[in-house]
Amino acid sequence: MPLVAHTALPTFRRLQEEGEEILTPDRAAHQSIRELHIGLLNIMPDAALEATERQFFRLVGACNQIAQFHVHPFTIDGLERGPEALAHIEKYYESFEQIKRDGLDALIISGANVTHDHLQQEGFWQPLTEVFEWAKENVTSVLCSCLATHALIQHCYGVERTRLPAKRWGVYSHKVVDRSHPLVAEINTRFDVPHSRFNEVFRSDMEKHGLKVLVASDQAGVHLAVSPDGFRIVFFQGHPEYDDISLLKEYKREVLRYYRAERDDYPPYPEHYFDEAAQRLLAEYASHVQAARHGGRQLKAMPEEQIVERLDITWRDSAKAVFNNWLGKVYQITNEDRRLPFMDDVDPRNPLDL
Ligand SMILES: CC(C)(COP(=O)(O)OP(=O)(O)OC[C@H]1O[C@@H](n2cnc3c(N)ncnc32)[C@H](O)[C@@H]1OP(=O)(O)O)[C@@H](O)C(=O)NCCC(=O)NCCSC(=O)CCC(=O)O
Ligand SMILES: N[C@@H](CCO)C(=O)O
Repeated sequence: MPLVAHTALPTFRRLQEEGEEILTPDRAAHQSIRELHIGLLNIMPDAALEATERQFFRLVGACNQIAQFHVHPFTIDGLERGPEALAHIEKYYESFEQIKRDGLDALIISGANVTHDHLQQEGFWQPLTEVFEWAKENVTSVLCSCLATHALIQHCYGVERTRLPAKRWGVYSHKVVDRSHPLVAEINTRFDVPHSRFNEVFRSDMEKHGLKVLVASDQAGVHLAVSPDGFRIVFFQGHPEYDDISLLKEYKREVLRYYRAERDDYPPYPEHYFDEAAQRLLAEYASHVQAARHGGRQLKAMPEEQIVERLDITWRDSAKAVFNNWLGKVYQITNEDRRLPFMDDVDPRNPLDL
């Protein structure tokens, strides 16, 4: 929550010049204090559906302990779902119709599993663009994760993602590119973010279309960029919401696919993720898996618990800091009526007055 400049102390002006949000006493007195409503469009596959809920709910909840947040999960058609996930959605999720009726201040769109060469061939493409077209007019800011980022960059700017020669998979060091932007103001200038994707939209393509790149990695590419207006669409290519175990779960899935001969090569480790001791345990396990596959023998379980003990989470604090900046800015400019995106004096073409 922002500071109020309740005296003439020069420090207020100095902090403001450095990017800190400072309210004048008059602005503070007239601010309409209310809860924020954030939609979570969850399009992750069944096995990760509830983990994804927990991850984004946690980031929203943990980023700011003072404001109150209502998170509204919903989903769209065109995704393959089993009976359990369908029952969960039926029981706990809101419909898009309901979301549209009540309005949102902010919207998060999760990543998803890729199954086709081109995103417009995915069953969820049309429903996803419908949600986006509504959000563009009615929601203060939309934050997209990974595949949602690729889909909306294609939809809005006509740039197709590029298939990478090898999956970008691991935990990578990133640097803040534009320290003055309010989304990354006052946070660490170098921090980790996990990535897990077969595709990429490159920095040059983003910049060609006026997107502003805010956080990037030499090894992993762009993590964070915003739409040309500076705020209305926030693009994540990485997964700062991931738990410590998420990449391990994906690695285990790939090892099991190898054992079942669904892939020919033994999966590589996600980069910069397992320490030496974990790698020793996993190398031993790999010998067992290879022998079991070729000898037609039963597979022993991966020593997951021993590995989990050795995993560090080196990205969560920065993830919370970015979310806190994002939701703080949404709060400052969103209308008191949650169905309207902006207060009357906010310019939708430059909502942060940058
Ligand atoms: C890898 C799996 C299949 C693992 O799920 P499983 O059910 O097999 O796991 P399990 O070992 O049986 O363990 C089940 C327990 O782990 C939890 N669990 C499962 N997946 C988790 C995850 N990713 N992070 C944290 N916890 C997780 C479950 O909630 C459950 O917890 P409890 O027992 O406590 O309930 C799943 O996580 C998954 O589908 N992940 C991939 C998601 C994905 O497709 N991401 C792509 C986004 S990236 C993107 O957008 C792609 C774009 C591109 O490629 O270009
Ligand atoms: N943007 C509003 C808060 C949400 O009602 C204000 O600053 O008054």
